[in-house]
Amino acid sequence: MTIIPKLRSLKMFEPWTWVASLGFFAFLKTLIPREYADYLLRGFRLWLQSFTPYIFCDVNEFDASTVNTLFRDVEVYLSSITAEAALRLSLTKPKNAKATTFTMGTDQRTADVFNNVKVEWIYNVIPRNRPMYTHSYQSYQSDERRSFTLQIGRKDKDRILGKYLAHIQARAKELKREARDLLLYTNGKGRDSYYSHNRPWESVNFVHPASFDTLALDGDLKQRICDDLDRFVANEAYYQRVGKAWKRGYLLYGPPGTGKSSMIAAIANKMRYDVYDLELTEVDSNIELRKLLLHTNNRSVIVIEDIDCSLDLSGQRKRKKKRVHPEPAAAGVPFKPSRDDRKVTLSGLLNFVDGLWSCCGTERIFIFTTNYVEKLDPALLRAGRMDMHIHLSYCTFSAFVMLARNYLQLDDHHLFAQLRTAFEGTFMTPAEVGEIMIKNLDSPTAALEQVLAALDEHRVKPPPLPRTPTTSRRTRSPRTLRTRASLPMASPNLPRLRRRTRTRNQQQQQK
Ligand SMILES: Nc1ncnc2c1ncn2[C@@H]1O[C@H](COP(=O)(O)OP(=O)(O)OP(=O)(O)O)[C@@H](O)[C@H]1O
Ligand SMILES: [Mg+2]
Repeated sequence: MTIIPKLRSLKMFEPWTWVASLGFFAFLKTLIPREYADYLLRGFRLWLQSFTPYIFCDVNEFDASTVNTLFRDVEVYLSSITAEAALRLSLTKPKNAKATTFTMGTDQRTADVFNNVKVEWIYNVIPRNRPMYTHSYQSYQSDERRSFTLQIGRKDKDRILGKYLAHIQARAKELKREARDLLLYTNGKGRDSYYSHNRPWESVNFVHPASFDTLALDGDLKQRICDDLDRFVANEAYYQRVGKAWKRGYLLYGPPGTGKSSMIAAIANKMRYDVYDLELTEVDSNIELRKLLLHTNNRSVIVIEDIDCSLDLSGQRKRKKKRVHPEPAAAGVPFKPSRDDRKVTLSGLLNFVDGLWSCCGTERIFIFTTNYVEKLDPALLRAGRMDMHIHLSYCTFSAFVMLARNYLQLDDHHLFAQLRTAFEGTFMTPAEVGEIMIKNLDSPTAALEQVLAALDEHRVKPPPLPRTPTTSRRTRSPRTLRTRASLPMASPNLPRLRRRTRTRNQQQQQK
């Protein structure tokens, strides 16, 4: 950013002053050589500047050939305030964006007030003689030079300029976060497709209605999680100071249908983070796992659902088998790892979560879910590995009240007193309660009566589900974050590729 006092500030002078001075210098140029006239003009301008009560700060779009991030921040910030202030606006609606964006029209001015100080912004567009290319962004710069000019009082500059710019950057960050469309990424066999071009993740737009308002949780759990997330996002400097990577880990555990996937969606929606839904059974090795991690963006939630089913966690780290490598020369064939050697191990997963490579991005949340926390390896549960262990359990009366408010718009009902006692010692999940309510949307009383009847049948704890280690959760759990229908079309070559892979695997097994 450059601070250049401008002649434009001379509006305190009357127009005749301008006419007279321009006329005078035009006349001067006819009398004396041009270089001397320019020199005099520059001196005159400097002299005039000492009278201006303002200074002007230019924020150019490009600094040499790199993009000036402050320009983008100012642009975003001003779009939130210019709607009322400016006389002429450019309106844009980027593809898939939720709202229209306002930008100032060329040479428009808009005022802003910060700490009771009034400042003005001017948007300048100057045609460029020839187009140019940037090096860093490898993008084409437009053939016009765009900049914002901040007009601020001389006396206010030292007092507020720094704080004002920090305020703009913080607000722009917030606005950008709110305006972003979220993406849901998935790894999977789709990566074999020739469409993927070495991109390990495929993405679709993530539109999930779950939020912390709609989640029915017991006691102050909701508040504790929200506070934890707010603390996490606000404390980048703290993480830096204590030498910790800026990431957070949550382990969500509890029976099926208690809201684990819904909570992941609520977290992503609250934080405006993309979701990486990692299907561990589709990852062939620790190295591939690391590559997947390297291809994730900052500000994202990295999820491994049903971790107990995705990986045999019964101490693989301890039972490291001694591998016998055949002598390449003696065998005459290059060494090929066996299927077992290629699988992801617990230690690979632990490195993924908090090893050196996990720090290759910032502002990330790792979430693991499981129905069987007791079956997880202690290494995964040790203090500091996952920052919060969140138990989502069967529906209680207080969670039921939230569900009744959400699903039936009921704040109170004469059956509530009976339901309060009926919920004690029962094992009904929020999903089951919600299901009954959806079926009886038009008749809240019928819904509550059916919940009462169902509670009687749920006095005995349901037997645990049969556990199938290293089975894909897609085959096990019908409720996953991902909707298969929403995935992009697979490559037409996919069935052929799958057949080829299957045959190769069978051949290896026979060997
Ligand atoms: N605590 C809750 N608050 C509000 N709705 C809930 C809650 N728990 C479950 N539901 C509802 O039940 C359905 C299933 O929930 P969800 O998929 O989040 O459960 P889950 O714990 O992930 O189950 P699974 O272990 O089988 O994956 C969702 O549609 C959600 O609307
Ligand atoms: Mg789930």
